[in-house]
Amino acid sequence: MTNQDFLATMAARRSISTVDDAAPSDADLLTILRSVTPVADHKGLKPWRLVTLRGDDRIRLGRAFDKADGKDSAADRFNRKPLRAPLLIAVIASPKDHGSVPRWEQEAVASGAAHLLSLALWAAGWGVMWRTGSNTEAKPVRKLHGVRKGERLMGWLYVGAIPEKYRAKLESGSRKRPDPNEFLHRLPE
Ligand SMILES: Cc1cc2nc3c(=O)[nH]c(=O)nc-3n(C[C@H](O)[C@H](O)[C@H](O)COP(=O)(O)O)c2cc1C
Repeated sequence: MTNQDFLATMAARRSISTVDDAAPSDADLLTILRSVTPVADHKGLKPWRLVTLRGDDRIRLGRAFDKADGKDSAADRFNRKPLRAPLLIAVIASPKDHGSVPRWEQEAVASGAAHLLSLALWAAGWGVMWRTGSNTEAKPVRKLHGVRKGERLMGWLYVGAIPEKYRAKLESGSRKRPDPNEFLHRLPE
């Protein structure tokens, strides 16, 4: 792949909200993570970690959402949003106490890792959408993931196969992109 191909892959990235059932295995994820762990990280504190949810783990998450919303989940009635993808990857910012690297910088590293991971999954051919919803701070949701005091659950990457019918749409590349001019500035006078 040339650098131009690489930039084109980045420029074509888009979130895929509806995915099919196949998902990368843990072995696939470990390979993909080689492209993510070099994320810029002040003092190399590694202030992030990931938790994967597959199969019935997603039902446990749906029930945790219900608990957070004060709803009783029945055996067959629970929040089904986590079932929208076969694999959810929870991204957890895990800042360390450090005199010269504030918490916000470490959360920026975690966010950068999540963006790189979503891009790397995209480059590997998977559909991805980062979702937070309204319950990332809720106790039952934090507890389910083992989120510790001082850590922040930054949401989930919903990952699965890109549906065939959607691929054709992607290939047409008709989507309007934000204008780069909106983002590039000089110092104010
Ligand atoms: C931190 C973060 C949280 C997000 N949470 C949600 C969410 O809960 N629900 C949602 O519909 N989109 C959410 N999004 C936006 C989608 O991931 C996606 O970026 C958006 O739909 C635009 O699509 P695009 O990535 O193809 O431009 C979130 C994005 C980020 C970066």
